[in-house]
Amino acid sequence: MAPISKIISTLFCGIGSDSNDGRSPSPPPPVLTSDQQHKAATPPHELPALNFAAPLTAPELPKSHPPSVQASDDASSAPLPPATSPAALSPPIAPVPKLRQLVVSEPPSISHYVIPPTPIDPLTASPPPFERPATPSDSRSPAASTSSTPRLYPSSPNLTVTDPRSRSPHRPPRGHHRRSSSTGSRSFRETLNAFAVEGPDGVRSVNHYVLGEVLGRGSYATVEKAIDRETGHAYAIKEFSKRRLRQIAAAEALRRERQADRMNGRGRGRGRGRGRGRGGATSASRILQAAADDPDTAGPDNLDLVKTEVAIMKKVDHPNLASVHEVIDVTSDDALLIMELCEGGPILKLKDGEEVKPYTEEEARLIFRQLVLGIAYLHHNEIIHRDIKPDNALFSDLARTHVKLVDFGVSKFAQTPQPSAMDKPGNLSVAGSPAYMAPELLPSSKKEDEEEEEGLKLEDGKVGYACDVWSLGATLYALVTGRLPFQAEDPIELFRQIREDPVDIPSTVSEPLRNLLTSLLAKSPSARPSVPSLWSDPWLTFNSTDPMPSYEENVSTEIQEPSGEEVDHALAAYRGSAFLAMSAAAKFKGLLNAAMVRRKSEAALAGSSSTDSVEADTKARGGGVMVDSPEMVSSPIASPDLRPSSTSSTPSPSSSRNNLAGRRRPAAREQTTMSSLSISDATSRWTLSTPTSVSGGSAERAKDDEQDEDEDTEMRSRSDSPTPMPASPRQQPRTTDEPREWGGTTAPSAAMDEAGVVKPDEKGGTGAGADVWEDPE
Ligand SMILES: Nc1ncnc2c1ncn2[C@@H]1O[C@H](COP(=O)(O)OP(=O)(O)OP(=O)(O)O)[C@@H](O)[C@H]1O
Repeated sequence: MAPISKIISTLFCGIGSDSNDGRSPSPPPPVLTSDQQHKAATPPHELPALNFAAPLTAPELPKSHPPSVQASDDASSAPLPPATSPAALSPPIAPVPKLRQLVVSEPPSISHYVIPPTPIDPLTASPPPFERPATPSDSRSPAASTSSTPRLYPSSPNLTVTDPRSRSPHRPPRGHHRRSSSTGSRSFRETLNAFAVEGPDGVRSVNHYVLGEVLGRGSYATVEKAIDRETGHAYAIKEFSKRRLRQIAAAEALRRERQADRMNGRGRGRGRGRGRGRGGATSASRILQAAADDPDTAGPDNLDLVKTEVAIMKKVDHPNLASVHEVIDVTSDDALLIMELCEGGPILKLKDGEEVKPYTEEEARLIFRQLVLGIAYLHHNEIIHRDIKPDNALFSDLARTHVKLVDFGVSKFAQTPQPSAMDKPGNLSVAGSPAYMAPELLPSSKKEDEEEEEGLKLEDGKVGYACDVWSLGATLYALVTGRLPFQAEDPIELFRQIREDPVDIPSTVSEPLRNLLTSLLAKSPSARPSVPSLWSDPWLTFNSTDPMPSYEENVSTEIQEPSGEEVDHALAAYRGSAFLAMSAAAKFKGLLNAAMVRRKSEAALAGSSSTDSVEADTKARGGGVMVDSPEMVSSPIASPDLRPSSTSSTPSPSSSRNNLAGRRRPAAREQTTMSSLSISDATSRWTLSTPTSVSGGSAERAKDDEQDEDEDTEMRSRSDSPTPMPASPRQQPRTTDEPREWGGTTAPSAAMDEAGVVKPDEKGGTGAGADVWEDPE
């Protein structure tokens, strides 16, 4: 696969073997910063040397950047490294796609407002994203403050605000400045139909994207490199497993139900063996399995995680946040997000219990500043990341200088939804990775008043910003020490340590950094600094000799909270197009077996031995297919396997009904049908050669979608059908040579226990983003 990827890349993209092997680049020798005290030491193990060109953060600065925020003289005189120039970093604008699939183009979703300057008091211009109880340091003005981590927003003489009347009462005033977008146009494409193929040479592609190496795996998604064969541009393609998301959503629903039961005094006295009996483990497993298998059983919010991620990513526009290029909804089971590629990989690869060579303080500072810039932008726009960790902070360039945050999977806009009455500390639905998780989010055996006394109690609606600050602190700690701030194999012990133990900062750490780490990792959220207040942090600014870029410029691109409709439509999951796609897939995957079976049933019912051709049956089902892609014509997938299938010999009652009713699809649809297979469908077509595997997955999903369109009610009750539907490929045991897997979370048993608790240690113990935890009983 790897050599073929290289050949493909060379052929289509003009990218040399070096670029294809993006994970092990040979970076140029580091150029050290101006200050001799901060000379970079040997770069850490496994990490190519950073290019420490002094103006590392300069690429984010627009040309018109005010002198007050320029880097030091030394730095500003140094030329920008070519790899980090804004032009080099901006993804090129994709050409108009060929009319090969249905494509809906949306206009840019980011609005830029130009507001007439209105001088205001800088101290009130941009209130902190969360209001903390007053502390002694708050009483000082920021200018006069000598605190190492000032508590107030930096003064901003140029700040202007919107007309307060136009503001939602729930949203604080914000500054509006034009900032040139590093990501260029924020327009993106939503592709309703798609096809995936795998050639005999093993090269897979989705639409015009040729897939390459796996870049990473998360809790519910796999990320692979993809080359646009039309433009040669490289992207990262994130394939979500909706099935996994449904499991997470169902587990969360169960957890909340149990919590409510406990609060109402129910659910106690069931005896030992939690979850036994009615509503217990057995039924929990059933519910989770059902949720995973059937999109309709898990309730209306079952895909909220991915939809929210997509909706947010479509809207953000910041040089330190990875942007979205295209969204493709391939099948009812998978969705694809085409993202900006971050070729340099994670800023630190650190597994639980491991220790790696740390960055020098100066290296860490240059990286951390960029995280702060990205998070400040999110917080300013009332978005909480909630899963900040080194795995989600990637170098976008091979020179490993420019950092971008990915994975907004657990981001939520700060004020929606409001935490429910049950969302008290320790009972919150916890998203993020345990090792980087703030103490107030973790389960505790302590009573509420004890927590209040310790400052660990959260105020409603003000949960997340300080949680991000903690995660930033844990990430910084990992960068400069090469290990996690708290480590334990047992998650409960890990939680205890995070909540109670003081963080152990090595004596080698400089005083300013120690101060910063101590404040970021303060147990009480109210004692942590706000992100904007970091603008004047001595360590981050190298004692003010290397100031942060202007805060106002950094947050100048205003984004609006995605509406419910935008979240709903984040993925173009239209039943109609799903039907069209699936009926095409049916043809190409030998699904005419089902038609043959139905024909027999029909004949039996009619008392005749019909010998109608398969094609006639296909037409009757409205399965006309136009193949206009050379790939599809030449692909083996376009040669249907018509062998009878053992599992398809049992007709679906509903599909028989459809056929008996003589339904036809509208002619227009027949004209526009495209072939559509998911990556895994295409792959399984070649790796699972048994008739069962050929007929099981998309066949049934195609039938499901057909039913969905016309008989949603019947669809929902199909699990009660006396004749069970054949299992989809995802339900069937995977063959050993099946190339795809889902981050170790394919089955509910792997992801969560019978009580519906998602296990913490799915990714080496530290990465379980978006997982749901249950407080210990
Ligand atoms: N744009 C990108 N470019 C390069 N690699 C990426 C990109 N996005 C993600 N990755 C890699 O893929 C991995 C998994 O991606 P991601 O974190 O988005 O998945 P996830 O399922 O949301 O993970 P999590 O479990 O943290 O929620 C990342 O840790 C990273 O190494």
